[in-house]
Amino acid sequence: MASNLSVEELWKRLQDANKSKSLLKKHLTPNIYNELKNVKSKFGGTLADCIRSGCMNPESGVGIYASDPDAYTTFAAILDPVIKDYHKVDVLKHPKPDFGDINNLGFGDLDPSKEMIVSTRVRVGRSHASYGFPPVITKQDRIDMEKKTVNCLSKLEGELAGEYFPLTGMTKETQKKLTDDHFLFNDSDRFLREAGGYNDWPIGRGIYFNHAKNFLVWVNEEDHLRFISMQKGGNLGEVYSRLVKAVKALEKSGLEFARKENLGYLTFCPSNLGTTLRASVHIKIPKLSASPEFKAFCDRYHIQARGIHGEHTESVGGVYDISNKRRLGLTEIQAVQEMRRGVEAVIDREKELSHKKKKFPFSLFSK
Ligand SMILES: Nc1ncnc2c1ncn2[C@@H]1O[C@H](COP(=O)(O)OP(=O)(O)OP(=O)(O)O)[C@@H](O)[C@H]1O
Repeated sequence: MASNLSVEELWKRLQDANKSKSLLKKHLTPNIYNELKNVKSKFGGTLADCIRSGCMNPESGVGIYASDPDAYTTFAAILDPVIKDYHKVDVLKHPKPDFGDINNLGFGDLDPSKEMIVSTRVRVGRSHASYGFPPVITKQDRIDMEKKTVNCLSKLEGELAGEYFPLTGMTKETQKKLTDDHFLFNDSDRFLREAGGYNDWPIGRGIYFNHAKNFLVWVNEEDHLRFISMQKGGNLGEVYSRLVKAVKALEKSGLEFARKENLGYLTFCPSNLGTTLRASVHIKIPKLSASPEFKAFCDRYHIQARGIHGEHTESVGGVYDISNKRRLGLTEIQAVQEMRRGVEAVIDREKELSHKKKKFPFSLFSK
């Protein structure tokens, strides 16, 4: 359960958190705090709803969530600077969606030798335009959203056709197996918990699979909806094309998604809005990841490295989750191309570093 501290108490905690490096700490000045502390969004969201997690967890990277789609307008005085800082843009503007021509992508398998990439995944998030986000919705809202979503998912055809599995009633063993296999989400993220993300867990949550288990939809995890395409190996072309087909089919199925002119599609966490697209590979990079250049290398290519059990987890055996970092101010196809370039560079660099190490004893012999 999230704490129920008042906005004044939360603000005090943030003031006391001298070591916090979160974007919330950096941008929530006394003036902005005073301007927003008694304001409410159209969905009844408050500043406390937005900053609760960041104040209770000063070690957060971002530290702020949007209470609902309207928070991006009502609380723009704090959300805008955080968004600019996270997405590294000076001006908040976002192009119209453009997924590119999936029949002519110009990329396919990023690792034809099958040596490095374990699996590839592309996801986007979507929010129902008429519902708030976790801090302001009720149990009934979640149940209603689930119903609406499942109704639309049942219209999917062809390779996207499948079945919905609610979390309520799912055995612990099935949940664990699906989570370990990287398909399902769980309730273990303490940042999300404090933001209200697990209120009434597991009611209203579930997962949809197509028959081949390479297209999934998460219902009421962090976002109302997450559309996910994934498969073993490095074929980004196949994974991305499947996702684009699914998004287009779901757009036609009667769901209305929350959007804002200058911010693109709106999500619970401001780090995800815009394209909302995260394209990732699980990739074996023991040499590069252990080298001091790793962080700067990722920054140069606008890519992010995570552990393989999701954000805020550690790497296992030199396998990392590498994905595009930027989601705002560029189109979907540009975001995926940025990830592709980054992953190709990672592969080249890992090979160079492995090669250097192997060559070393050779040069000893030749002296
Ligand atoms: N390329 C990939 N191959 C296999 N599984 C993946 C891949 N990328 C992510 N996953 C899995 O997806 C699950 C969710 O990961 P994670 O929470 O980091 O990302 P996300 O769903 O994009 O959301 P967010 O960025 O909001 O945290 C985890 O089980 C993770 O291991």
